[in-house]
Amino acid sequence: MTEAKRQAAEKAIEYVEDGMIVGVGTGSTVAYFIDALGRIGDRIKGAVSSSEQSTQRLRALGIEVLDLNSTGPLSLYVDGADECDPHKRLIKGGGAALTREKIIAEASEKFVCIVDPAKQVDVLGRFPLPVEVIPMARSLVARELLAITRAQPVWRQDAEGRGVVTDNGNAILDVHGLAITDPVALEQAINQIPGVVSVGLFARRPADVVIVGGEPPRVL
Ligand SMILES: O=C[C@H](O)[C@H](O)[C@H](O)COP(=O)(O)O
Repeated sequence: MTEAKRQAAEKAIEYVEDGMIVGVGTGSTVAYFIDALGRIGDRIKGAVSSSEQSTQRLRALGIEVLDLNSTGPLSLYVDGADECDPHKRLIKGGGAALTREKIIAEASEKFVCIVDPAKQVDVLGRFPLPVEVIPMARSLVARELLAITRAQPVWRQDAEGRGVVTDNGNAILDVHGLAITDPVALEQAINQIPGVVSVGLFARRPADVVIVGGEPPRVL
């Protein structure tokens, strides 16, 4: 799938216009996009980044990383996804960057999502749904998620068995075993739980364009 990720990322460069400030997501697919952006770095004004990981990669290529508070609305956001349904609704947050990703998606006029074919599903939920939570609310939110979804939330751990800490200093719960029939309603319901920072369901604000890697890439 590596080649498909690269193909989707290269195609997304066609959406970048001279003088733009580009919103940049996180993950292995976006890494290819950042590399491609590096080749045209002198044509853009800079980027707004959704994670420390992407910030480092952008800066290493000489791309200025700007604060969203100073840029105003963005014309373009490019990001990957963990799952994508036929309505361009997404599950994101496999890399724990969902909150900043959601902020930038909301601030952007056009959200171009770049995926490999394995990310396409008919019904969202096979990929565990990430929820970023304030640390003290972790158990409370887990109980409420179980009550709402009847599916099991799992506290995300790193390879050493420590709780993953997001760039915002929070924890991640992954909800396993969902088949999400009404993504907008579920996104709203999870957002109502005290202690939830954000949920990795992008249904209220889906992608505008999805590029599926392949030869040639498919633009949906
Ligand atoms: O938190 C991470 C993001 O939502 C990523 O965009 C998502 O996990 C997809 O990542 P990848 O391109 O590595 O599959």
